[in-house]
Amino acid sequence: MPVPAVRSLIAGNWKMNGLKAASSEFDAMLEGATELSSGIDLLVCPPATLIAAFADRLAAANEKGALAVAIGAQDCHANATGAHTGDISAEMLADAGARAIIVGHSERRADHGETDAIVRTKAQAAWRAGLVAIVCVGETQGERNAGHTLDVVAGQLAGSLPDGATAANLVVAYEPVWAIGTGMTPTAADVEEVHGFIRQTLTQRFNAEGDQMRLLYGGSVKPSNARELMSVPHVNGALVGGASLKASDFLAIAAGCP
Ligand SMILES: O=C[C@H](O)COP(=O)(O)O
Repeated sequence: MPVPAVRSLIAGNWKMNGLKAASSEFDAMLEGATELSSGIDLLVCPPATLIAAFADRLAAANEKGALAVAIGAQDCHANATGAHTGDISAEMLADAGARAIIVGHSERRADHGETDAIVRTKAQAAWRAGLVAIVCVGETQGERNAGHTLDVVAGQLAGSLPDGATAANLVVAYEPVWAIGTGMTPTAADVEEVHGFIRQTLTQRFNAEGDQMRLLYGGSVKPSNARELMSVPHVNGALVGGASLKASDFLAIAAGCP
C-alpha cells in the first residue's frame, strides 16, 4: 500500500496536570517551536482551566511571528449547552481558544464508561463547534495477548468515527492501552501493522480523505524512542502524555519527527 505524504502533528496531552505556574513551560514550548521544521504542527492540550490563558500567550507569541502551534482540549460534552453540571461543551472550549479536542482517550473510556457511541457524539460535537476531533483507539494488554488487536481497533473505528470525517476535521490516535504511562512500547513492526490497518480502514470508508488523515501513535513516546516510532510508515506524529509536560522533552520529540 503506498504511504501518503502527510504533514506531521505532535500533540501533547497534559491530562490532569498543570497549574497556572506551568505557563512558563508553555512559553518555553512556544519559544522552541520557532526552531522546528516547518513541516510539523504542535498541539498542546492542557487541562481546561489553562486553555484561555495559554491561548492568550499563543496569540501574543504569534504577533512576533506566526507559529505552527495550537491549543487543544482533552474532552467535551456532546451537547452545546444545558443542565450538565461540571461538564464543558465543545463550543465553550472553542470560545476559550481550543482548536482541537481529544475524544475517546482510553482513560475516559475506562474512568467514565465512554462507549464508542458516546465517543462518536463527542467527535460530532467537536465538529459542530468547528474544531478538529482527535479520536483515540487502542487495545488492552489482554486483547493484544489474545491476538485481537486489529479486531478491537476495527470495532472502535467503526463505532467512534462519525460519517463526514475529512483529513481537515479528524485525527486518529492509536494508543495501545498497555503502553500508556508504562514505559513499554510496541515494536516498530507492530506499530506499522496497526497503522497500516487503520490507514486501509480509513481509506475504504472515507476514500481520498482517509488517505490524508493524520494518524498519531501514543504510548510512552519520549525523546529516546521518538525518531524510530515517528519514522514508521503511516505514523504522522505522536500523542504524547508524560513527556509533553516538559518543554525540552516535548520539543526533542518534535525534533525527532521526520
Ligand atoms: O494521550 C497520551 C497518551 O495517553 C500517552 O501517555 P504517555 O505518553 O504518558 O504514555
